[in-house]
Amino acid sequence: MSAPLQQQPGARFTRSPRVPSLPPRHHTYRRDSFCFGVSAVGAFAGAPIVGLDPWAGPAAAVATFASIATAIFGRRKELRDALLDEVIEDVCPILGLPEATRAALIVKRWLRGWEWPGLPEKLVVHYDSAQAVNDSTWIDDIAAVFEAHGWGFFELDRHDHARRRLTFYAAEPPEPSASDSDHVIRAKRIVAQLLGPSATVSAIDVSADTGDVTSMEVRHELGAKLESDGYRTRIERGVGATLPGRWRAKWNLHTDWVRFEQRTAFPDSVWLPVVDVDVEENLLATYDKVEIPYGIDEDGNEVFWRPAIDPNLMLIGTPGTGKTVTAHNLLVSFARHGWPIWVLDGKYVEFLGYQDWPNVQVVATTIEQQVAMVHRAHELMEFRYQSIVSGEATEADFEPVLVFLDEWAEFRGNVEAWYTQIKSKGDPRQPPVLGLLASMARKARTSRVHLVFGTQRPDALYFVGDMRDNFSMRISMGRLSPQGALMMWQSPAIGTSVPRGCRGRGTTVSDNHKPIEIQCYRVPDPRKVVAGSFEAELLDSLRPKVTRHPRLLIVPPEAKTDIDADDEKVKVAPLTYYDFVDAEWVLAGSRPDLDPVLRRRKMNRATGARISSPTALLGLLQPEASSSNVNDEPGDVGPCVAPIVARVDTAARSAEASRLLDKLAATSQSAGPSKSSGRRSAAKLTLVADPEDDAPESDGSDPEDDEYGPIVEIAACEVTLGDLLYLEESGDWVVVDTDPEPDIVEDDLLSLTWRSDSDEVGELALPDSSAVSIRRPKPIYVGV
Ligand SMILES: Nc1ncnc2c1ncn2[C@@H]1O[C@H](COP(=O)(O)OP(=O)(O)OP(=O)(O)O)[C@@H](O)[C@H]1O
Repeated sequence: MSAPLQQQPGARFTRSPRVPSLPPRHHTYRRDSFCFGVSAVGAFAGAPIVGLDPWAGPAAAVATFASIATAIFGRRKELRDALLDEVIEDVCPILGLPEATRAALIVKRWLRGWEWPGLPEKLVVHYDSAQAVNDSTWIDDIAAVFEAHGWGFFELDRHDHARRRLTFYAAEPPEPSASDSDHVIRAKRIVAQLLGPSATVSAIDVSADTGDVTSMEVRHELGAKLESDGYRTRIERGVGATLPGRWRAKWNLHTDWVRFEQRTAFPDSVWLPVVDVDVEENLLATYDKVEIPYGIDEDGNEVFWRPAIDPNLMLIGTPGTGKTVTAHNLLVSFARHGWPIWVLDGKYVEFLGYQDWPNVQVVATTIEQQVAMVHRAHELMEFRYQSIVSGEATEADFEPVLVFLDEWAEFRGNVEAWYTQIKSKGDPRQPPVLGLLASMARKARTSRVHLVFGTQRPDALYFVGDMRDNFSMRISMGRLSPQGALMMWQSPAIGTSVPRGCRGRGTTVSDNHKPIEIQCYRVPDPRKVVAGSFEAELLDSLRPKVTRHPRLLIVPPEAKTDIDADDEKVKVAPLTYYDFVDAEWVLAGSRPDLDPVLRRRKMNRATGARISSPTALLGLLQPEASSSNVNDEPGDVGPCVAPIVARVDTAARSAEASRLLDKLAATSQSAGPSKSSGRRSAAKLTLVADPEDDAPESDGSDPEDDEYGPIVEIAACEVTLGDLLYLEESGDWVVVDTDPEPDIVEDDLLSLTWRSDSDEVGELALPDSSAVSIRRPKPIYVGV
């Protein structure tokens, strides 16, 4: 049972001052009985004294007074009862009673005084149904009825939940404290409406300039109601909708305490800060302490990755969300700490700018190199494991290595297609490299070979077995679908409302492993900066002063003579998967002919244009003749820039085509009718085939490309968290960011809370059956 409510001056019912005696205008005074009293007194006053029984006068007076008093008290009771009945009629609906009953409200005590017919001092309200309790403003509403009928201000003294009884006492209305400005009074009233009359504002801050409330701390008694994320969000939105500024709430559910404060907007872009790092740093000595900042939270606090604690990082993000920039920012910071870095660049061009960055040893940009790199990284792990087992080394001897496996899903697709061409008889069905991921993730901590695993979408494949635990450090860039969020954050609500218009915005885990929204640091791409620009200067400051680890190249294996060939002619044996795995690694300086960095340095715009021309594609490039512009210098592109001759590999093409077809088939299968139960499956999804004038406009994104399905019209009660909702008023598409629930003020309405692409938030309350236009997140494509 909950404790009796304390009196909370200033945070309960804000009422107008007590009105003294107030005979309601519709009360009728029965003049006859009142007049009888007056005439009786008059008769006694005028009675002759002589000739009467000496006791007759006093006796008559007593009788007269008695009858007058009876008449007056009787009349007063009548008036009080009539007024009480009127009050009861107004209170019963609030208590959820279908009919007015006198048992609902009893006046326990009347105030002594001269008011006619008198004012109640203590009132007891009985309620039958628990339904009333669900309404957070019901006590407030009851007190408002008392006041409206002229009984003045009442405070709740006791709420006996077991006996379903409320005891009210007449009280002086809380005087606003001298410091309470109109802003403060209003804020307190809103808090009482949203968190109930028992809520107390225990601290409040106002802006010295505008007088607006900027934060307030509130104690409340909402208890279990607040377990629902949606309920808390609705209160937060209620405060945000009624007070100026953008608000957020920080709840402490254990102490029934909440702090509302104005939100600071996330900056659009935060460049990676240049932090001094000791270039002499001993990697072995500092390993445990290395923490890599990669962004800031809403309060401007930096978020860090500590690889000694969380060995691997998973980085998820669809195109354009800022995944590559975030990967670059991690690379730059680790390079400053002197860690050797290996990169598998699944898209081939994302890390080219960092190919000659100090401490980046290798950027694998072909399938062959990538396969070789992953096998080598795995081999290094195994080698280190074995050296521990054989007693030759311990974990403390291992210099940490950072391995980027970027765009893994892309790599998977490419490697599968490639494997079909080089697979020999007896080779496994699947490319062996794909089986190494889980084992690498598992061995990272001991071997100190740490992974940054990047891919576009969370996929069930990456969360099976102990993969989930081995990637406890995670960042999801941009907005996730509810299914994706379930995989990433075990909640369909986390990361699903990140504004699409905010590049570099994502979700990560805080130090205590709670998901939080962040703005990731930004770094320029060295390949794209213009000399002399701010970005170029920033890169100069971020570039490590010392290169500790030399650049490496993976030498393409050479074709071998087929010694088994019985033909007289010498035959060339086809290269096998393991020829590529065993490719030789050399220092970049020893093979300038293979060095893409040198090749790029020799490029200029003229050579670039020539080499990427259709003529070059067709293998028809003639160095002298190809230049149509007399001013074009053919340029000495050296031996590294042999003209590209297009290799039209039909086998590869058809393998790629069938891969794409398979993918398409799988997508359309998984996009079939949803098997999910509950409200979503019940929704009748009707395609808006014939858009009318008031039909919603597209949200501007390419419907083929973005993560949402077509526009459909459904009843508001069928909307689910994660849906894109069309707001008719503003013409915006916004994402529904909590499960729809009854509105906390008007519970016959459904409340939909939302967040927009430009990071505005709001709430829409509407009847369950109202038609709304939505777009559902597309089903996740599993297993790419
Ligand atoms: N942290 C950031 N702050 C501000 N802007 C950013 C940030 N990260 C990325 N951007 C902007 O977004 C653009 C796209 O970023 P990025 O290339 O990293 O996306 P992506 O998710 O890797 O997409 P893709 O896979 O197509 O490359 C960048 O060119 C930059 O303009």
